[in-house]
Amino acid sequence: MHWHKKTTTLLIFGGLYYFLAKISLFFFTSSSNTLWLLWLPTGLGPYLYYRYGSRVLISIFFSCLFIHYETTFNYEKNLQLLNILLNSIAETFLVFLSGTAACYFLSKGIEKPKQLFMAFIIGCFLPASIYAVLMSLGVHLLNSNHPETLDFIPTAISYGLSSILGVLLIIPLLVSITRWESESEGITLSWLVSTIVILTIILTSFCVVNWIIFLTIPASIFLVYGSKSFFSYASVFCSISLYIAIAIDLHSVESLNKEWFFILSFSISSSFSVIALTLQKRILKNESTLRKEWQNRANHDALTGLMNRSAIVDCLQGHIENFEETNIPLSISMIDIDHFKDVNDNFGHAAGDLVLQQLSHRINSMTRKTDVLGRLGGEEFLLLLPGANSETAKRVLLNLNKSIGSNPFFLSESDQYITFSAGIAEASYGCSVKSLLEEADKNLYYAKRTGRNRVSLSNEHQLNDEQ
Ligand SMILES: Nc1nc2c(ncn2[C@@H]2O[C@H](COP(=O)(O)OP(=O)(O)OP(=O)(O)O)[C@@H](O)[C@H]2O)c(=O)[nH]1
Repeated sequence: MHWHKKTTTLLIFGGLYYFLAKISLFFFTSSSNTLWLLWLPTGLGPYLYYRYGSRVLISIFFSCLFIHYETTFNYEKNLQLLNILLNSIAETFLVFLSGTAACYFLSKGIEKPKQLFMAFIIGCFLPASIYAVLMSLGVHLLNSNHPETLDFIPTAISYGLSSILGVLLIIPLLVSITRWESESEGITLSWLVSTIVILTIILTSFCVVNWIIFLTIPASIFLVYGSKSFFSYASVFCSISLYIAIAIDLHSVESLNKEWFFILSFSISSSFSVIALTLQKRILKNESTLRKEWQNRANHDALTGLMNRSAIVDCLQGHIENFEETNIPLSISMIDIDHFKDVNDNFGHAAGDLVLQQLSHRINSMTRKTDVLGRLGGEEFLLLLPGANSETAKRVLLNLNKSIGSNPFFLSESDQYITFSAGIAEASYGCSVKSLLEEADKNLYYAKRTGRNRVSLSNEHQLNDEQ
């Protein structure tokens, strides 16, 4: 059953790819211009790879074999075989490279223009260039006995540009649609402007220089990333209607002349690109906000807003590494509220929470910006004091201890005096997070055992034990 399901999926992917390739080839052969909808399959392939993994490559490779077998039917057998293999490998390779890049960049999120640029170069430009060279080589070999056939360089450029267009248009569009979340925040406002700019580029390209059409892509990226408006919907609607009107007016594919074909094909392309980029941008923005929120929740204690145990321990690891590199002293202090259970028992759990919040606030406000406070759990805190040796750390802790013990905490029923005990440990060469925490804990235990409301250091405690 499982096996059947896999085979069916592979056949569906292969069929879909074959169908789109056939359509684009039909347009391709109807006109001498090589750029018509060739981007449809070159865009769909990487998307399928991104979504369904490497098994898609088999489907694509086999559908390419079929397509190229049909298109090279009249040629000499050896040449035909070489061409089929070259083209199929080129297409499958493009799918693999662009799809892998899509997996990488889309999972990381494309939030900055630099990341977008890297994604374009690695996921689009590079694979498209390799694809273009291999495909044009195939065409060149096939037609080597026919001097009137296409030149190598323009053919390669055409293939390259059409595959860039495919990867740029189809992947973001399909990814955006499949990850669509229903939220009705207004999209970019200057759609009107963007559509006008893009249509102007299209018309200029039609009347003056053909290749200028590709300015539509940077123009849409700039406009979509740089502006916000509600009227976008209206302008997208207008431009799509315009394209449809053009399409309906032109009765059949054969009767289309080259120029109209050109406008139609690229107008559709640029509409797709603008829509896709806008959707993509919106989704990426949401994802980035969510990611930051999750990260914050995972690293912080909800009650005090301090770093939680795992985050402060990670932070300590970083400080130990820094100490080993720079030899700048590092001390830590484990701080534990005295008789905290009594606060809870006498004034309630909510009052206990208030004490925890006020204490963290007070310690933070009395220590340096470079010191880091985290909550290890319960009524236990960890203070990192980079730049302080154990003597300095002791001075800091004694000051804290004095100030906290002599100023009451404001609870709803009455003001209460709270004290804490602390154990200090200083980093030494070769120490670890574990050994440092154990030492601070041992000293804290000693402070508790010897009367609470005090600060303890290793050497003192050894001294006292000896006495
Ligand atoms: N309000 C409140 N209480 C907490 C929280 N986490 C732990 N506690 C309480 O903290 C108390 C800790 O009690 P003990 O471990 O006996 O410590 P202690 O009473 O401070 O005694 P010593 O540390 O020996 O001075 C327990 O009553 C816990 O229920 C919290 O997030 N909020």
